[in-house]
Amino acid sequence: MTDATLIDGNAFSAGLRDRIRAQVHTLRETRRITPGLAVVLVGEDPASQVYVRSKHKRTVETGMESFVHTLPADTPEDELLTLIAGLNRDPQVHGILVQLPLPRHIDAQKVIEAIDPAKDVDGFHPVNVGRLAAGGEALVPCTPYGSLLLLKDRLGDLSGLEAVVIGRSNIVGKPMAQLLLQENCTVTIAHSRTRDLPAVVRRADIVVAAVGKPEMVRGDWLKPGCTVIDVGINRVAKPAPEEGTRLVGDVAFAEAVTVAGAITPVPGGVGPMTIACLLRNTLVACARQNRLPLDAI
Ligand SMILES: Nc1nc(=O)c2c([nH]1)NC[C@@H]1CN(c3ccc(C(=O)N[C@@H](CCC(=O)O)C(=O)O)cc3)C=[N+]21
Ligand SMILES: [Mg+2]
Repeated sequence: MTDATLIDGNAFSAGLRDRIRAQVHTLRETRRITPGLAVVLVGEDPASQVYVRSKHKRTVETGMESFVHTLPADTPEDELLTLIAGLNRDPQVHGILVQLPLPRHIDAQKVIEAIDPAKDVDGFHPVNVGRLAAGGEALVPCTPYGSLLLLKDRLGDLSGLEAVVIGRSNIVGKPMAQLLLQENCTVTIAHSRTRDLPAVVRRADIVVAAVGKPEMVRGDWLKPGCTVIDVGINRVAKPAPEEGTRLVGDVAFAEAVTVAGAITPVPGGVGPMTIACLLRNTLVACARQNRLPLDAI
């Protein structure tokens, strides 16, 4: 059999960002409104700094305003909550993202619940979680939404397909399962206590791996021809004698590529879609806050 098709998240996200940029341009020209995204980073985690810089760059490229707030690691929780209250009130800010993970002395759930649900572009606030579950007007978490866009682009109608989501986090696994259910998939959420995970995964037409364990999903777990979305971003040491690190997903790519029908690479798969969907959510949030219609994006 020939190798799996690579699902090109860089290319797809570039197209999505182009469509967002065109709509931002229209909003600015016709309504004098510029969508604004506030990103809050607490502490100096190098990986988080890289992500925040790349979000800022993409936000500005798309014609939106970017407000980055960098706070020291020992910022008291109430100071962060006060900053969020100000952003909630700021009419130039349509989207608010507090970079996770937060330092241990800060209660992340409390911070998430302090964000105005209308500005919660991560889709982590209980109001948005509930609306997604109930099929309402939610802001949808970026990584699952970006993964769904790639799946629909590849497969078209997902109705009746068997989908197995590995991982049950609030950020990826649970919202991913909700979205796939909305698309009429038969959805299984597998996790660390799942018995015979390989047998469960072997049923799947769609596999979404979101566990954070480097190359855990093996090629022989996959049904031939299935579509694999690899959400994992794991930095691991290069094999000796090479030095330094490389990024790998939660799927053993070299094995999977010989079995799957299509697969997202790491990097260049889901990661860039996450940022594009963050921009999309900011545009959607801005339009809703100003009671403006949006073209389908
Ligand atoms: N409140 C919050 N919202 C988030 O959405 C959020 C967060 N916190 N904390 C950290 C994770 C991680 N995340 C990524 C975004 C883009 C790439 C990305 O663009 N990756 C590229 C490059 C990867 C690289 O070279 O490091 C790729 O996969 O091709 C990866 C990971 C968003 N996160
Ligand atoms: Mg905490």
